[in-house]
Amino acid sequence: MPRIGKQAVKGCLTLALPLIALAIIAEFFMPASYARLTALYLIYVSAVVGMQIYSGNSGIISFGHAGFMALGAYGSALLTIQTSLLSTSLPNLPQWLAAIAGGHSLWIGMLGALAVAGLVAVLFGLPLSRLSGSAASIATLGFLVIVHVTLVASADITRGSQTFFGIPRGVSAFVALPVALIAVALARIYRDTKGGLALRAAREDEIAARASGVNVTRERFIAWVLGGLASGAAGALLAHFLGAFSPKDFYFNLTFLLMSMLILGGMTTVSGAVGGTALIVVMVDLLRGLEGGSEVLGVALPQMFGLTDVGVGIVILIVMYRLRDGLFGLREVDERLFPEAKVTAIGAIEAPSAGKASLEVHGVGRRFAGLVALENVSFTVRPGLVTGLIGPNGAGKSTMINAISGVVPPSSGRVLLNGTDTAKIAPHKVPMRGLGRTFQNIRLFRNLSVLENVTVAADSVAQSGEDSRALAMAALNVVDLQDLAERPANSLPYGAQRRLEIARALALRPSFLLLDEPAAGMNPAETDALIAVLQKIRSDFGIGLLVVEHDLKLIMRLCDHIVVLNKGEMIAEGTPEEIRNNATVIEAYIGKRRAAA
Ligand SMILES: Nc1ncnc2c1ncn2[C@@H]1O[C@H](COP(=O)(O)OP(=O)(O)OP(=O)(O)O)[C@@H](O)[C@H]1O
Repeated sequence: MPRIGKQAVKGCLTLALPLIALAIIAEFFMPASYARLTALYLIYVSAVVGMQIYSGNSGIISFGHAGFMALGAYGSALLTIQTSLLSTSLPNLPQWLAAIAGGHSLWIGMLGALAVAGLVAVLFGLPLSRLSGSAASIATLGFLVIVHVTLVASADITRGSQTFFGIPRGVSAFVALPVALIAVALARIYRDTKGGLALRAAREDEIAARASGVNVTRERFIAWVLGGLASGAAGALLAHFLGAFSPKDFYFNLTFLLMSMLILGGMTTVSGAVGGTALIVVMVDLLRGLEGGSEVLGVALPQMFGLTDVGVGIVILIVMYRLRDGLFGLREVDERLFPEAKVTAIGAIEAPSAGKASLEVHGVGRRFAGLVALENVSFTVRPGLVTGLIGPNGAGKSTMINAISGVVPPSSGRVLLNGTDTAKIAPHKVPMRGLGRTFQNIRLFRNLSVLENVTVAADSVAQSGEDSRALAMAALNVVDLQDLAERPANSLPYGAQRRLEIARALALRPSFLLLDEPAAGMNPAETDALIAVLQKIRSDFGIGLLVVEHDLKLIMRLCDHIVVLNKGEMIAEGTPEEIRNNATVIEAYIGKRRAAA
């Protein structure tokens, strides 16, 4: 059962009420041409919101959602076409399709549209979800082209590039409204669900999201299918709005229009999708009026071919130049107008088995092409103790952290976490087995709030019925960031960002925490605060810490045990006292000649 928070309900109402009011005003109080424009707007809302579900949450620009509209349009058109036209319009329709085609109501047509769009979304979504960034974007463009070419080539079913006609019309604002409301509610609720938040986290930083237990591939797939359904439903409505269409009506022009609507409003929010769509619909209507040549304030304007597309392009350019996140920014309208009360509940962080857990590194080696980054390294990280991992630059410390956390699997040897080889499980499952980590270069979900950053991790481990935000607050309390919970993560000072990364890892209820240079860039006061936090984590929760650090004073103050790497090999291990007096370690750090001097 998805998490439907109060904020999402407020969001649905904030967006739904203006749409309902608009439909009523348009249908009862406006001329027919405005009522028609409103119906078209509501159809586009469903389509753009479908795009927002995928692109807004994943950060992957989609060129493919006009393809879903095409599938929805043809799916519904086949089921609803007048039966008297079926034999003349589609004489070669395959028998199985002829048996079910024609004569059905718009709502049965809608079900057909959802079935076709949903099925294709699932089939294409399986490979697509494994792609990130621009590779995924290009794949969605491929999807659009494939859908278009298939529709043109399937002339027996679609009439090819010729116009498909005979579809019952009758999409008023009141018919388009319920579909738009469902699409908006779906998008707004999805955004705040565990999956929606996880996908937004992956949008900000995919590696950190996986390290927080997010199955990025699965979340992208879900958003792609949900978005495809909403856009498919919009396609069905558009088919019945137009009454006749061909594949080119669902190709690049429509894609450009949908993208303009989403980008102008701001693709990260549903409010942005709904608002941007309104602005573009109005703008297109005005510019189309001028395109054919008209009189404005007594001045006769000539015909201006392409004015609409050029006008929309210029507006997008100006808005993007001034407001990179679109007109509505990064926060939903409801989040600005009716912010949620602060979370006061505090959960419990202790991992049930922290004291009995084990983390063993057995003969780990790692090569990058010809370069040996690690060679036959073995040591144990003990629960309730701090183990330092030190060595000169390039010694292999970060590679070891990555090998332990499953991000870079070892070329040889094994890392056993509670007896399980971490290389044998998917990287996003390692955190759920009790391993949290931070990164050498801070990796936060920069545009999410401090609380959301930590909730992403808490969601991965919270038991059913447990409030993951309370667990996140508990982790923030440990690092003393509870008062900044509502702030965007990127607005925190540097030291606080480092502590936030620790809180996020702590919310995984780990048995072990791997910290890669946690004090890098900190001033002495921040370093002291960090040491106090790490000591607290060790003593209060029995967590085993593995700390990579260049600050040897910090290492000597904090660690119970130290492992020293040099050029990929382990050259010493022991207590801080033993390491301080170890000649091999001194030599590795300051060089043979100076050590002898
Ligand atoms: N992905 C990679 N591809 C190729 N070489 C790599 C990769 N990651 C690390 N290396 C190399 O492996 C060696 C060990 O790097 P690593 O970052 O683990 O060292 P480190 O001890 O963490 O260094 P520093 O203290 O400077 O961060 C270096 O020579 C580095 O250039």
